[in-house]
Amino acid sequence: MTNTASIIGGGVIGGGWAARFALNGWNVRIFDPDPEAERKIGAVMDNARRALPMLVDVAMPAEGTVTFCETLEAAAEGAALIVEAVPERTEIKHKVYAQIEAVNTEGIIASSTSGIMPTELQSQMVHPARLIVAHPFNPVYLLPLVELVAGAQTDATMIERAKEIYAGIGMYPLHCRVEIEGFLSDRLQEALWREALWLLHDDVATAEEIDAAIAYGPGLRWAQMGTMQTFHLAGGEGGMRSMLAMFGPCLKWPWTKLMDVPDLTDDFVNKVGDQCDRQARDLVPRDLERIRDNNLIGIIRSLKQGEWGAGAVARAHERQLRPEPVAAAPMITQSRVVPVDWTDMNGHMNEGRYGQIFSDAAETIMAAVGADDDYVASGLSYFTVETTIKYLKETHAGERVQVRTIVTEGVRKKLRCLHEMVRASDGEVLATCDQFMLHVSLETRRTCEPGPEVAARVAALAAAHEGLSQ
Ligand SMILES: NC(=O)C1=CN([C@@H]2O[C@H](COP(=O)(O)OP(=O)(O)OC[C@H]3O[C@@H](n4cnc5c(N)ncnc54)[C@H](O)[C@@H]3O)[C@@H](O)[C@H]2O)C=CC1
Ligand SMILES: C[N+](C)(C)CC(=O)CC(=O)[O-]
Repeated sequence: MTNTASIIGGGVIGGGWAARFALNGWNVRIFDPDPEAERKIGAVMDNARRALPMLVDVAMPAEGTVTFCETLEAAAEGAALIVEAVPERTEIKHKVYAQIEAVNTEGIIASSTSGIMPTELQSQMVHPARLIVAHPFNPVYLLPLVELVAGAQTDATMIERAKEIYAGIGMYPLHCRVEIEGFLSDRLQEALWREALWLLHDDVATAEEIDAAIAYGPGLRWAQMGTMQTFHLAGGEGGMRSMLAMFGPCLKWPWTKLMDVPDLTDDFVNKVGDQCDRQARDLVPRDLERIRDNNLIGIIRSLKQGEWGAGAVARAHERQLRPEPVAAAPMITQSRVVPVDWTDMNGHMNEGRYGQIFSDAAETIMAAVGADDDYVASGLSYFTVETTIKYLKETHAGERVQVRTIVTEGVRKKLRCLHEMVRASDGEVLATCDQFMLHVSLETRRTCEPGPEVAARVAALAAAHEGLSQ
């Protein structure tokens, strides 16, 4: 059964939630009184459709429906999850909860608030036990973090249910156990932002220089380890203890002004705004969003290699989405979108990536005949000894492709596959690969006979595919 999420407020964050849920197969009902909301969400959905499928090396589920409702009541009625993403004003949020409660007494109400305490948010509700904070990060469709916070009246089971829901759409639910304004991430981000505003206010540095001071150094580290582990390493072999002994006292030196905030006068707001506009040069926010998304995809995909941080989350999501191989003839051994980091200076999928996708297809065949991760861990595997790839048509980032495979030989040590990569939209053949593999012992690094079960399954697949041609 398809799940339904109701989204109240379709701005930057509501649009991002709509994209994340819909692209993970949920039906979405949105209410936003802004007559421009549908157009704005359409633009976010377009960005997300391009970006999110590039994170995983498998096909995403079929997209859910996105319905724009005339009233809040129509959007909220009957939904198991109601995502609130209205402006950061307590009085607006209270009013919205009252409207939701008039038509829905069961669903989880998940506020996107960046820092208002859930105890405050639920204080006027009739059924406060179901209100939680689920604080996301922009762009919601790409960044996995969602901070979950319970209020004093929240039923503890809501957090457990929410963890399952958000993990199911590829997110990293971080339960903030102690309720505190600004939760964890925004307290950290805003400490830095306050300092940045002071530096700009006092003409110590421009917006561009302040961002360079992060993007070329600490920011790169923070994508994969937070402040604690980063400084643990900065202390050398003595770790964090050495770090605290040497640099701890500096925290009391006049390096920071962290507690007060520059007054947001019109002059100061214009000064910051003008510098940020100049920094963006001729790029408008929608252009910058695409650049940001491409960079995030590249970073998260590289973290996937080592199953680290956000990359481990994307890998876990991929495992949830990976279909069991179906013994069809030919077999669909890959179904995925071409990611941005697979393209080259010619603006199309680089030739090396054809090797990658056919290798991934061969791994699907290996798994289907029982030469899976456990088999490889037992010391037996297949090595490729020869491939012939024909590049027939170009393919580009964002295009959905499939690989269809037939096993053309499966006798004793030999396993030969003919793969054909096609464009999913029209079946056009983009490339073919004739791949010859030999069964090996990972101990001797020499060929050997496969185990009897694998041998039987390879022979059966070859028999089932006999006479087929691509
Ligand atoms: N912008 C950001 O980076 C982040 C924002 N948030 C939180 O998400 C929430 C929404 O923020 P944004 O999306 O940035 O704001 P936004 O201003 O982009 O969107 C708010 C939307 O709510 C709509 N709205 C206003 N009153 C409404 C009502 N009564 N019923 C339904 N819709 C209504 C507005 O028309 C607007 O489209 C806030 O609580 C904010 O703190 C959370 C994470 C990041
Ligand atoms: C600026 N902000 C407080 C709205 C930021 C967030 O809440 C999270 C984010 O995306 O950085």
